Parts: sequence; structure tokens; C-alpha cells
Amino acid sequence: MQAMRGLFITVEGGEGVGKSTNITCIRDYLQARGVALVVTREPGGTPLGEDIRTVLLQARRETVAPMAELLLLFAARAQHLRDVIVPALEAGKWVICDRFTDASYAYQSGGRGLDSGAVRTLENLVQGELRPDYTLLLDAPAVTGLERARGRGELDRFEQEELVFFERVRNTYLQLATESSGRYHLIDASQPLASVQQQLHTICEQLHACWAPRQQQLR
Ligand SMILES: Nc1ncnc2c1ncn2[C@@H]1O[C@H](COP(=O)(O)OP(=O)(O)OP(=O)(O)O)[C@@H](O)[C@H]1O
Ligand SMILES: Cc1cn([C@H]2C[C@H](O)[C@@H](COP(=O)(O)O)O2)c(=O)[nH]c1=O
Repeated sequence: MQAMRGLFITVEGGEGVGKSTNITCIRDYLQARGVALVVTREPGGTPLGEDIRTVLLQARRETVAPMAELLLLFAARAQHLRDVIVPALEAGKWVICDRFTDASYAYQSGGRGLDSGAVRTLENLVQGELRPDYTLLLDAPAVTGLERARGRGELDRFEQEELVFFERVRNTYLQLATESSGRYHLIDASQPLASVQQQLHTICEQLHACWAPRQQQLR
């Protein structure tokens, strides 16, 4: 990661916490300050990744083996890294990614119960040393996020899980934020949108003040 010149920012959180809504706000804020950036998402971000997303989110009659789910997520991630994330970072752009590997720790390990060692092995294999520089965790009680997500209509395969699944997901995210406190910014997403966006503006302002001058020096 040190050799790359861009900044890799991931946005994480449970269902319906407001990632999509707030990524638009982050994008607008940074673009208005002249930051060249790429906004992308996982699973997805490439044609193959979007196909894998469709398969993963589709409700199905068979249950999906947690390991099959994890491997599909990392297959999409490998393509996404090679075709989108790494080239953008190498070109000096900021990458804002709606979910990344922390989601695999939260959902496949925390939620589904897979050993976190399996996620770590794939993380090392697929990403090498590449890790996000910053992670914005939008945190809200699972029930709040689910109510918001369910207000949007038909539920995908993940959204159909029980509340306890999303409570495990949330607890895993909070644990990751404690373990990696230098990388994580915790945002209280249970607040009204205006307050969430105020918190995000403050963080974006700090990141911009810290990183934009360094990147100009590198050019
Ligand atoms: N702070 C907030 N207060 C109230 N409603 C909000 C807030 N943030 C987002 N919402 C609303 O909640 C719904 C879900 O938001 P959004 O789609 O941005 O969440 P998301 O985290 O991307 O969801 P998912 O991960 O399930 O796709 C939207 O209708 C959005 O307008
Ligand atoms: C990257 C990633 C994603 N997921 C799950 C989490 C969500 O339910 C869906 C993605 O849809 P959203 O619109 O971003 O909410 O995929 C996962 O379980 N593990 C992952 O690594």
C-alpha cells in the first residue's frame, strides 16, 4: 500500500444504516474540493463482481454454505482489486468503497459463524498487503437499520436473516473498530441524516487537510 499514491476509504455498517445515502454526500464533498475519486462497491464494482452480487443477494430455496458465500465474495474482490481499486490507487485517486473485507469478518465470520482465520487467509491471499487506509463505520442498532432497509420493499437473501444475525454483525464491526482504532472512524448513524452528514463532513475535512497536500507533493 505504501507504494500507492491514492487513498483507500471503505464505508461499512449493517443493513440500512445509510451507506449509499452518505457515500453520495462524501463524494460530493470531496469532488467539490477537487479530489479525483472513484466510488465503487462490494460485492460488485466490475461486470463479474456485479454478476456474483446478483447470485449472492438473490433469495434461494437452498441454503448457501457459508464457505461458498465467502469464496464467492473473495472471487468478486479479486476481480475488483485487479480491475478497479489498484489501478485507481496507482493513478493517485481516492477510492471510496461501499463495503470491503471487514464486511466478510462481520457477516461471514460474526454473522454466519465461520472461523475468522478463514477470512484472514483469503484476505492475505487475495489482497497481499493492501488494506484500507480509513474505514468509516456507520453504526446504528440492528433494528433501526433493518426498519430502514425493510421500508425500501422486497428483501434480499441477507436482509431476510433474523435480527440476532444482524446483532452479531454489528458487534463484530464494533469489535473491529476497537481493535483497529487508528483506521476506524465511528459514526452514530442512528441520528437524523443532517447530524450524520455533519459528522461525515468533519471527518472528510480532516482527511482532506491531511492527505491532499501530501498527494500534491507526490505528483
Ligand atoms: N440517518 C438517517 N435517518 C433516517 N433515515 C435514513 C438515515 N440514513 C439513511 N436513511 C434512509 O434509510 C434508508 C436506507 O438507506 P441506504 O440505502 O443509504 O442504506 P444502506 O446502508 O446503503 O443500506 P443497504 O446496506 O441495506 O443497502 C433510505 O431510505 C434512506 O433514506
Ligand atoms: C462485501 C460483503 C457484503 N456482504 C453482504 C452484506 C449485504 O447484505 C450485501 C450487500 O448489499 P448492500 O447493498 O451493500 O447492503 O452483501 C457480505 O455478507 N460480506 C461481504 O464481504
